[in-house]
Amino acid sequence: MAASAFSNSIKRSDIIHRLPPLPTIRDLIRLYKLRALKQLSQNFLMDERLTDKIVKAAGNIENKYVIEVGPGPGSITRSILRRRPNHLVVVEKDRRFIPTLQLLKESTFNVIELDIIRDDILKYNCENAFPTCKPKDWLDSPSTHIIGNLPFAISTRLLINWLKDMSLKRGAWIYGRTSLTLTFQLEVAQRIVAEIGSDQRCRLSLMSQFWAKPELKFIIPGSAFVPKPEVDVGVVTLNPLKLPSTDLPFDLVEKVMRYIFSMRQKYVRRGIQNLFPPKIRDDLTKRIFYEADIDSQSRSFQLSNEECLRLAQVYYNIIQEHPVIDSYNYRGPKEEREVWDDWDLNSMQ
Ligand SMILES: C[S@@+](CC[C@H](N)C(=O)[O-])C[C@H]1O[C@@H](n2cnc3c(N)ncnc32)[C@H](O)[C@@H]1O
Repeated sequence: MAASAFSNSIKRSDIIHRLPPLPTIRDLIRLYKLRALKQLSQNFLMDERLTDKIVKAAGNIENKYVIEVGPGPGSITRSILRRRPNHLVVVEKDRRFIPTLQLLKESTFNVIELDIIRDDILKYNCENAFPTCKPKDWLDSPSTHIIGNLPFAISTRLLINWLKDMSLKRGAWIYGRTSLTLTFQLEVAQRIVAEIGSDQRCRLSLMSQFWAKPELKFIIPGSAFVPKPEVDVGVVTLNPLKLPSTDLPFDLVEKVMRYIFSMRQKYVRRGIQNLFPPKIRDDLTKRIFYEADIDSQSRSFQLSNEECLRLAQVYYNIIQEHPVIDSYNYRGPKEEREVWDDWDLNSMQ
């Protein structure tokens, strides 16, 4: 039978039975020199039940649009395809996996659209992924999903980049409230979801929770990966909030959260005061806590999401009045800091 006639006769439901088998661990070691790939954080998940469970955590993806980050030899990719999305885009940096992924693509006979992008996910613009996907209203349930067993080395940076895109409704969020289903080192996963009072509470918890609802769905023991990492892994979903907790600029909020959590064991005042140049430090620190109505002797992990945002709001107001203060960096080079030594609010008049 000619290839096109054959592909015309294939139904989407047949795909489940037509995917080529996953390369074995022995294949991986031989083909990809597994041991040499530490720098790309390649810890492969070869257990189909676990890859199915990750994809299930993303919710219903049938007929939806999915981006998979770092497909590697394609174990999660197979689980995604079995759930019959409308269009799957996989972004893989390591060219050695492309032929295996290409085989997988051929096995779908274009019944499911599968695009293989060889790129660095930190550079790839998700806006280009789905030319035929109609953007949805922000309040509608999403038809776009990002799924990935992420390289640990870039997972936090990637999450912060995506949260910023989410806040600006750009990148993957031009399509609507694209959901994220991602793996992290368990410790990082616990930080993302950490509530007020938790030891794990940090900048990443707040930044994730201002724009999304993060949930730690389940834990995968390190022993399930090849090669085995030294840590267990948490599967986290982040669904963008219909109504984000703030409309303050992302970078400003991130900066204030960084300062709030910069001295975890000390009073929160100690971190916040470094936002301001020496001569006006005391006055503006008093003002920020007074106007935000927060006890400056709290510890950062004792502050609620709302309290942290109130601090960011007052900092924003101060910056609106005196924009130059935003460029002050208490850890900047000595010569730069010296310029600020005698600076006060009158210096600007
Ligand atoms: C932890 S492995 C997961 C592989 C596969 N999804 C699995 O679960 O078995 C991470 C994958 O991401 C790829 N990768 C690493 N850095 C990347 C980047 N910056 N952009 C895209 N892919 C990357 C690696 O080559 C590897 O295939």
